[in-house]
Amino acid sequence: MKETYNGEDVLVRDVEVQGRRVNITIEGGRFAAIGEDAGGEADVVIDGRGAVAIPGLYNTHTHAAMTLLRGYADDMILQEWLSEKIWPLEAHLTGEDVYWGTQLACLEMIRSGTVGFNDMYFFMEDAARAVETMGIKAQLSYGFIDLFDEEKREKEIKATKALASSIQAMNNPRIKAAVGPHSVYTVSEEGLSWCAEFSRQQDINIHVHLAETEKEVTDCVAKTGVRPTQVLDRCGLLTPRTVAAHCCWLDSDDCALLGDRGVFASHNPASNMKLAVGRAMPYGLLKERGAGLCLGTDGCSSNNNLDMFEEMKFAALLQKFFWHSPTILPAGEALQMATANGAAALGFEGGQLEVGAPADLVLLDRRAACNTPLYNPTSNAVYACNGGAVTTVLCDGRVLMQDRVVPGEAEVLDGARQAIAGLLERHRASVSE
Ligand SMILES: CSC[C@H]1O[C@@H](n2cnc3c(O)ncnc32)[C@H](O)[C@@H]1O
Ligand SMILES: [Zn+2]
Repeated sequence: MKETYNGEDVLVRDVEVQGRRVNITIEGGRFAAIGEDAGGEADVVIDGRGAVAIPGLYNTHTHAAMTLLRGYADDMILQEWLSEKIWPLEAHLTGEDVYWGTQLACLEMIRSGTVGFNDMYFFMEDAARAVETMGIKAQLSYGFIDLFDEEKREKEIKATKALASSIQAMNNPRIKAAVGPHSVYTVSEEGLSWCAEFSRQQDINIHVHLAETEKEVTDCVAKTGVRPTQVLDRCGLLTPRTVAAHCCWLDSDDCALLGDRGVFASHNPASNMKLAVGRAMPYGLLKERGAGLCLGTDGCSSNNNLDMFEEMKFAALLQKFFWHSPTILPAGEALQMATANGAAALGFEGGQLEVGAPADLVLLDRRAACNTPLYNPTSNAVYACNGGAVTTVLCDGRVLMQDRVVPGEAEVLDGARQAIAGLLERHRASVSE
């Protein structure tokens, strides 16, 4: 992807922010002024007439390269879906596949207003290359799965260390390494504890799945005598630097523990509904207990897209439906989860339309049907629009999409199509052997 911003100053003229028509100036990748009188000389001028501005969105749980598996296996029970369909195909993935799959994911995210994401997958050095090419921000973790086997654990430790070193060597402020123990049902307590210690040593964040299904909780209690949240806690994995994805089957003690430890709970409503996990994240309790609250799409195999507008709406609707409360998770909170909270969860500064903040900016088509009428722009963004309303996206002041044009899009789509063909061919060959 050809970057269209290389340190230039940007002026977005005549754009609507919360019902006010303003100009926005960007200097050194940060918002310099926002107001009726803002303006002056700029290297890049964007016409904001006919646009509504919101902060850039942050997706706090995904497996980006799973774009290549979109629609490959649907309508199944989680454990069968993973063990019978997803893992056998993933066994044939190559680094090149992950490179193209992650670029495809970034393209889709940019098109729908996401400027940063939290990823857990394999071949993450290749994912990092893809993120750098696309100009978006990401926190990347190698999915650590030791299956309670010491030899496998050593391999996972090596891969986790290698990713941290290679991301450090990239020296790109938009790309961070994290440690990614998959879950309590795929990683031993020795593995979980190693991950916690490595995160402390390296000063990097933690990305883990937690309490996605009832089975995860009952199996864990049967095996260890305690719940998954307690296992993570005794291994040192519950910290203010932790993003715990799903958090559906938490009880009130779990919520208190996540709040006390300052963990961010990433709500993934579309994936949870599609996989019928049977329970919505206890948003109200987590909020009351002071846990961080953010949103994620999960991978494209269980969603099946990366549209954070859909996720905001699903989150608000699922919470209202499941907890029998039309007032829970109002639109403003959904937007906050998808922007400032998401950025904070990943340790990025962005997600706020404020002077001094990194210039993560999304323009929506003000004249689109979903924005007509526009009594309350937040309501329209959360309940009426989806990513299709996004016209222009800036990440740290860099223009990644302007008037719906993402430079290099055709090349990404082509590369992804070729990767999918190769992956299916390798899988077919192995089955017929
Ligand atoms: C080790 S990388 C991540 C690993 O997780 C798998 N995965 C995708 N979606 C889910 C989900 O909802 N729950 C648990 N695991 C999931 C993915 O296919 C990779 O193998
Ligand atoms: Zn996941």
